[in-house]
Amino acid sequence: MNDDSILELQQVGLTASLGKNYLLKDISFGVNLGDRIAIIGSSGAGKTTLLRLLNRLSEPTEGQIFYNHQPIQKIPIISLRQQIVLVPQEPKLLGMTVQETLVYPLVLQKRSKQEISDRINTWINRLLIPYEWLERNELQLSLGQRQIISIARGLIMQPQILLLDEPTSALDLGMANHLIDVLKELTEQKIMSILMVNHQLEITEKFAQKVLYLQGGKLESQISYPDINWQVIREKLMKTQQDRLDEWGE
Ligand SMILES: Nc1ncnc2c1ncn2[C@@H]1O[C@H](COP(=O)(O)OP(=O)(O)OP(=O)(O)O)[C@@H](O)[C@H]1O
Repeated sequence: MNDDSILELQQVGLTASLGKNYLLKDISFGVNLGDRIAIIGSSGAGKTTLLRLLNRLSEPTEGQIFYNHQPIQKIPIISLRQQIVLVPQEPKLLGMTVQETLVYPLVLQKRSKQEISDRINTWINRLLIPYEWLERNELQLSLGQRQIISIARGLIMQPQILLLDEPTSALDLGMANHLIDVLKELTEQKIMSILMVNHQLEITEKFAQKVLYLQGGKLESQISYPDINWQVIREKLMKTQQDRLDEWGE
């Protein structure tokens, strides 16, 4: 582990409690402060499962995960989840207003009213969210609007590591590109490290300095800039999809 290392996975595996098969096997990689890491792989490869291990929404059955050089199970869960925040693919909606949704995690952290209001202003401006959305009920937002609010909620917590599960799937291209620009700024200033699962390769290509390629629960490769060859990645993903279609067709 180097000095910049904030997260380290050592031969991590996960076996489903009822099944005999593994969901993840022998996953080892490190995250440094300011890293932008893309996790790619076809459907069912284990990308979401991997993200969920990183803020202890589930526990590995093999191997060890270290956060800031400590085994993550030794860190109080509340403080871990303030530092490693997961923005899920399908956020749970509680029918709150957008303002309440954004304020909620900061109230739990007992932040002052002034700090809460400063952070909301900062992040809604940075993500180009119109102020008039604040009074709307989240259930009345479009899919893309919900997605950007859910990302804002993660960013407002200002974690050290942000985990994004397909954050741009419902965003228009302009917003998706703007989001990537904001994420890049945060990592370049070494404010955050970001791991992102994304099926949209053109967005991923703009974002990633390092690519983790998962296949069937295993880390098939990890490649860093400037050695990432997007054409090869595209072809591999297409081949996996074709193999699966052939299997189903049999
Ligand atoms: N708790 C669980 N128990 C058993 N199997 C599970 C569990 N969670 C996930 N799986 C299985 O693990 C595999 C990986 O799922 P995961 O959601 O991580 O894939 P993914 O790579 O994120 O896929 P997608 O791109 O479609 O979102 C799938 O076959 C899924 O059915």
